[in-house]
Amino acid sequence: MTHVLRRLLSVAETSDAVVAAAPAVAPREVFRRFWPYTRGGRRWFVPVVLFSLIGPALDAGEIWLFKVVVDDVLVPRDLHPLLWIAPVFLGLVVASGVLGFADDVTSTWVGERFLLKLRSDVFRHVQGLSLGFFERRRLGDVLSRVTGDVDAVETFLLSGVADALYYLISLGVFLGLLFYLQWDLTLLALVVVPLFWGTARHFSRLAKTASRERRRRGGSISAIAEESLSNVALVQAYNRQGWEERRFERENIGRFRAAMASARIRGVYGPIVEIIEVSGGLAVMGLGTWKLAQGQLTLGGLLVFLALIGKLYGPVHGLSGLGTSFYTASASAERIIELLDQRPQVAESPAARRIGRARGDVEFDGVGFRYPGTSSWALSDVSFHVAPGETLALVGASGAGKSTVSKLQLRFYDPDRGAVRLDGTDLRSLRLSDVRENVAVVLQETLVFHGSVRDNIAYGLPGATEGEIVAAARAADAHEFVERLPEGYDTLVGQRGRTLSGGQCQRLAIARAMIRDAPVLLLDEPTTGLDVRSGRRIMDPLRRLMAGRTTIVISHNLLTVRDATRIVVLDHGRIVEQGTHDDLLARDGTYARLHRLNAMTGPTSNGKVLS
Ligand SMILES: Nc1ncnc2c1ncn2[C@@H]1O[C@H](COP(=O)(O)OP(=O)(O)OP(=O)(O)O)[C@@H](O)[C@H]1O
Repeated sequence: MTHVLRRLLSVAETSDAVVAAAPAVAPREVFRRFWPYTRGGRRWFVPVVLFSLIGPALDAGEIWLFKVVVDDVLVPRDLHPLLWIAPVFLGLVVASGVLGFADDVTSTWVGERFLLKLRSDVFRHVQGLSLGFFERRRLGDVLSRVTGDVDAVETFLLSGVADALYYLISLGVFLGLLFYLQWDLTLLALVVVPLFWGTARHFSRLAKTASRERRRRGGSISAIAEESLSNVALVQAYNRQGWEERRFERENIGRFRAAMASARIRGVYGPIVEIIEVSGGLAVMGLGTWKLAQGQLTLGGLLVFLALIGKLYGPVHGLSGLGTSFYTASASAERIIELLDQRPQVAESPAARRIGRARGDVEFDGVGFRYPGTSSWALSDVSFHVAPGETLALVGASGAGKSTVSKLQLRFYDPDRGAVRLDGTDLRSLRLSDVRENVAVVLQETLVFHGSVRDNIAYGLPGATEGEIVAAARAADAHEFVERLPEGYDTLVGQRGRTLSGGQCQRLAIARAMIRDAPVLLLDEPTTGLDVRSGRRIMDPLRRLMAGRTTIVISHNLLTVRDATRIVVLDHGRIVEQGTHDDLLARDGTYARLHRLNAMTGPTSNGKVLS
């Protein structure tokens, strides 16, 4: 029997979930962390408490009237008292209804206000985390925390506490009345309470384990759905649907098992509690009937007593069950706390300076950098200087560290050794927003988001005028094709620019960088993925964009590189050559070799020979 019960209540916590479980946090700590979010809504706690006080009193009044009906109307078969009982009873029911409405609206308002703040805060926090966090974490899981787990915190802190309060007050009121009516019967009824508590404690613990597993599996499901659906073209092209489905299925089954474990725990808990409840009720009924026979109790008195006992077990039941929902909610709270405890790897120093618009003097001074959690150096001892208006080209094989340079320039990461400077000041002593305001980027992976063409261009300069947007589009050679789109600048482009060609997306990205008008420009493989004609087509707008700006261009395309003031050749994170195109050709080293290869492959490959 015990063996069966144990199996029934077991929760399979497995280690194969895609997402790891968040560290456990004590309930007191959960309260401490989230209590500040109730600020601004705390004065509304007063009416909520008041409603909790009045509610049980009205309930008790209704029950008392029932006793009067039995003893003064039914037993003597006299209709007269009903003339005053009926309106009072109706009045009580109406008052209960109004109170229920007010209680519902107020507590929802308090709870939703709390959630409003917490959700925005969690989102703000996540947005402020460094790129490193997103490169390590599964986006789907983060999304499921921001959208799903946040709600559970409200249960933990507000609805849970409000319910607990309501139950406690109800207990007080009903117990008071019961003792007043029959103290000995009440004591008998209370004998079962410790049994209630013991059972509830045991089941709460089991429920928490099941909920933790369920939330974790939920996060894994979102992670897999996000990863596979956002790469649906890749999945379908490689016929990997089956594999993705199996991955999804595994997590789905994990969640199903956890949900079933929860259901079993609830299912066993319910009847056990009922058995305890009924035993108490029967014992009271036995003694009560004996007292009725002895004339120590009226029939109305006994009926009211039994009704009150029913009402008493409700809050006891609720209070003990609350432990279960508390623990369920705390499993979600742990996942939010883990998210909130993440610190951005690049933090702004309190003494960070404003610089306004920089001249655009960029310097890497003995920079060494390792990605967090890795042991090899992505960059070591990298030094170069780009004066305002100059162009520096970074070339090198794939994985040489070129994109890492641009990540450090944007201060997505801080170097482990040396310094990156803008206008002679270490980026670490500048305001983060200023550093990024002074840089415009055109990346390898074109960042076009779901919205109109106009919104996509204006993203570079919030509040840009129509004239500025069109001017930027013209300079980026985008105006013409935008005009031809069905709704011109109002045309919606799909997420990641799915409805535009690669070259068109890239020209929008150039327009966006153009409108930003920043002194420093980062071009990371701007012609990658484009065919020869499209690649050539964006060279003119790119040149216009680069004019007068300090530019760091990362490119496999030696056509882009040729005009650079200086070319830096990277290999395994180190600078192996540095100079102008002619210098490097004359030196007949790595660059010259790459150049020869580039010339050999000709225009068909768009000059991409370095990867
Ligand atoms: N987020 C990351 N975490 C750990 N290692 C990384 C990360 N990003 C890049 N690396 C490693 O750092 C090194 C340099 O990468 P980087 O992206 O800068 O190369 P790259 O020259 O831009 O390559 P490509 O031309 O292919 O874009 C590589 O060995 C790469 O594996």
